[in-house]
Amino acid sequence: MGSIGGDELGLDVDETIFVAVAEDVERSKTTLLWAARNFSGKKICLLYVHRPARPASWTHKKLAGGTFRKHAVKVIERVDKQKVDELMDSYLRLLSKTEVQTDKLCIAGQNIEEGIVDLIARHNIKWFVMGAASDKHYSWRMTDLKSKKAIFVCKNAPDFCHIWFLCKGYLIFTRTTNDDTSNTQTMPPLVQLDSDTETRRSEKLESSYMRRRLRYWRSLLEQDGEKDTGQLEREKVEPSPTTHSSSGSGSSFGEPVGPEPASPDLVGSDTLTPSNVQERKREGNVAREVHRYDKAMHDISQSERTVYGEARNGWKEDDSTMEALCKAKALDGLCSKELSRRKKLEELLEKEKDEVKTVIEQNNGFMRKLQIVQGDNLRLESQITKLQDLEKEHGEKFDTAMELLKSFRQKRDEIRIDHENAIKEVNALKRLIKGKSVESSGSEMLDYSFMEINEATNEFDPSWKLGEGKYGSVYKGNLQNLQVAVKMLPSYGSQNHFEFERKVEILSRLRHPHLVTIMGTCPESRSVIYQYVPNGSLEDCFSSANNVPALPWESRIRIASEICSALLFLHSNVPCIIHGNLKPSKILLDSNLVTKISDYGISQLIPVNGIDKSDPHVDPHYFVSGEMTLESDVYSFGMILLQLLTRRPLSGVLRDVKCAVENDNISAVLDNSGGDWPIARGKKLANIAIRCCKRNPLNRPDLAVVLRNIDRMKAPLSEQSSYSSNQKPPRKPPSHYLCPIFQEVMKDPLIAADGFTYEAEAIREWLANGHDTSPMTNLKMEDCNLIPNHALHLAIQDWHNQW
Ligand SMILES: Nc1ncnc2c1ncn2[C@@H]1O[C@H](COP(=O)(O)OP(=O)(O)OP(=O)(O)O)[C@@H](O)[C@H]1O
Repeated sequence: MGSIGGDELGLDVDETIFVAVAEDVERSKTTLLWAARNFSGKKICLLYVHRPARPASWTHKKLAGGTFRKHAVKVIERVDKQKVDELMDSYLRLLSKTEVQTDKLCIAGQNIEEGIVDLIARHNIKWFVMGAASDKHYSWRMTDLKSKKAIFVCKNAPDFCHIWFLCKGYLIFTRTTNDDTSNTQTMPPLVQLDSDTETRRSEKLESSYMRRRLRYWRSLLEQDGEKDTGQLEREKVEPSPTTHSSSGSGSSFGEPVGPEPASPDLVGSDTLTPSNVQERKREGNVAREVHRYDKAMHDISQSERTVYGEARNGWKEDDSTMEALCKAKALDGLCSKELSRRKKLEELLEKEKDEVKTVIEQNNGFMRKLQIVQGDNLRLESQITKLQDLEKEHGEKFDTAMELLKSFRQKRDEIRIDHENAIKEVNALKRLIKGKSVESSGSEMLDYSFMEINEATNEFDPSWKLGEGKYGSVYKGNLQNLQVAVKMLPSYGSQNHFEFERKVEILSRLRHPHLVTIMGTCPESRSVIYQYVPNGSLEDCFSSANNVPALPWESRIRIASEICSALLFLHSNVPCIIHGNLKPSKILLDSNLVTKISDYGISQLIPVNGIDKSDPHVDPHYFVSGEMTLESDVYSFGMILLQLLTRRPLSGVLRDVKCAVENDNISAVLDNSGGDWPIARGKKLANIAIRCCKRNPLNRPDLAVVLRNIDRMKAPLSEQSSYSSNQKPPRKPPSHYLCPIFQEVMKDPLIAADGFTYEAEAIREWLANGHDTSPMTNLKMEDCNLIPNHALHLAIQDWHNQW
């Protein structure tokens, strides 16, 4: 182990505090600064054992000797020394900030702790400071040495050396010497209170509680201190002026305190005189007292350490207690929170339970209801099955009934035909027996049941309704494949079924080409069954309803003639029949625009009352006399003529036409939509209308004359102009007077099943030849029945008579 530097220094080991420093400045910095702070007035000598570098190559045989090795060793030593110097400079720079005197003692050696012990022994080092452990091991509870080097030094250093072991700048352990009692005078003072330690501990004791505990322990210490001090004061003599008692009293726990080293040997070596002897004795006493004082202080410090250790344990326990208390408090809080939460949860649970209970009860209720419903359902299902069986049964019965009904209907139709044929035969026989003059007295009109009418009108389907007048509704119907119009008359009046049927039967005998044929009746429902006329009424033509095109003036004259002829026919009947309600809605038009007057003789079927006074077609004289007369029909006919001429609203039309005739300006009132009216014919027809509408019924013309005049107007214009006024134009019969087969005026007109009227001989021959189709339409006829057309027959006779 060789010296690097400082070994040869003439150090005063009593005045020097040796501080062991490591290779790493940072590691020993705190220890060094602690020494500089605490040993003011002393020299600080750095003690450094350097482990020199020893390259492995040195052991190589080739390099084991020779100049190279020597040279290399030198270089390494130089580098090492340089390093050591730099290191020492770093430490000295640290100390340069303090005012302590510094020195350094460096040796080289492979084992640091042995080097330290060697140095202590070699130089008789008395005051030595070194690290107890590296800083990272420090804790405030630390009391033991951790570093192997420190432990080694503590064990092996010579006894005369007083050693302070530090960690992170805090004194951890002090190794006193056996001679400390004798060395007391030379022990270096710790001039500075270890305020860092105090601060550090204070920081640790953050809580006020801990501070209180600290004060408590301090007071204990102070009491002990006072006690000791008291003892000391009793024992000690005057303290040395060099003694740093303040330092001692202010030292930190366990810090060794002592007076300024003042070895008697170092005081001086004057000659021994009695006074000197006294002086020496006194000084010796003082020194002993001082030493005792130091010892006492040391004991105190040891006691303090022990107490502090105990206090620390106490604090630890207190800490634990506090911690436990805090934990208990926290747990208490948690517990109460938990309890309240639990209470709330229990309340919620109770609520939930109640709700669940309610739901269960509801559920049970529903289940009970469900069971009832299921029971009902089963019952209903069985009932449904029964009903379905019944329905099936009834359906079968219904089908059977329908079959029966069908067969009954067929039978009924057959019987009806048989009945009709029988009547015809009876009539024929009667005619044979009583001669030609005998008219058929038996009714050929058919009676229908309500069921048949109901069936025919599709149960009085509203869409089949043709119209509704003041004497009831009219429905379109289908009876035995014939289109019919069923007029439902009101049931009021005194007529019984028989009376009603008889009157209808009388009316049904009236057969005229311009009268709607009555085909039958249903006394049960008080309805009259008419032949269906498909082309609307004259009213529709005047109002342009149903898109009916305007009638040409020729058709209007023809229609006037046909109305007149039908009226004449009704009036000529025995007993005469008054229409009593003649107006354009009663003038129906068939597919050839041939006139068919409906509703004739209705007043005989139901009591006619409440005739509308505002109706301009009604004879004003009726409102005077209260009686419908033949002239009343003439008046109504006159009003229809005025409408045919002018197609104007009836109010004021009579006055306008009169005016036009008087002013010889008939064209002003003629309806142009009918084409170019021949003025003469227009004027003539206007005169006839004016005459028909005379207020006095007696001044109204005879219909036969009127008919003749109108018929004359029917001839084509060319024909009429070629005849002189006294010459009669050739007799041209109306087209419907001609038999469609023979094309001659009919003598015995018969209505066939196709609805057309034929000469009896022509149609019988047609049928006799095996035809079952219509000569006009070529469609199959329902039957071969032929009904006399009396109305037409009479009209033809009338026509013959006129000429
Ligand atoms: N045989 C028929 N064929 C076709 N349509 C008919 C027939 N009879 C009547 N009608 C229609 O039925 C409608 C109603 O006729 P109905 O005679 O009951 O009343 P109206 O003449 O209009 O009025 P009211 O009888 O009150 O004077 C007529 O306007 C006509 O269009």
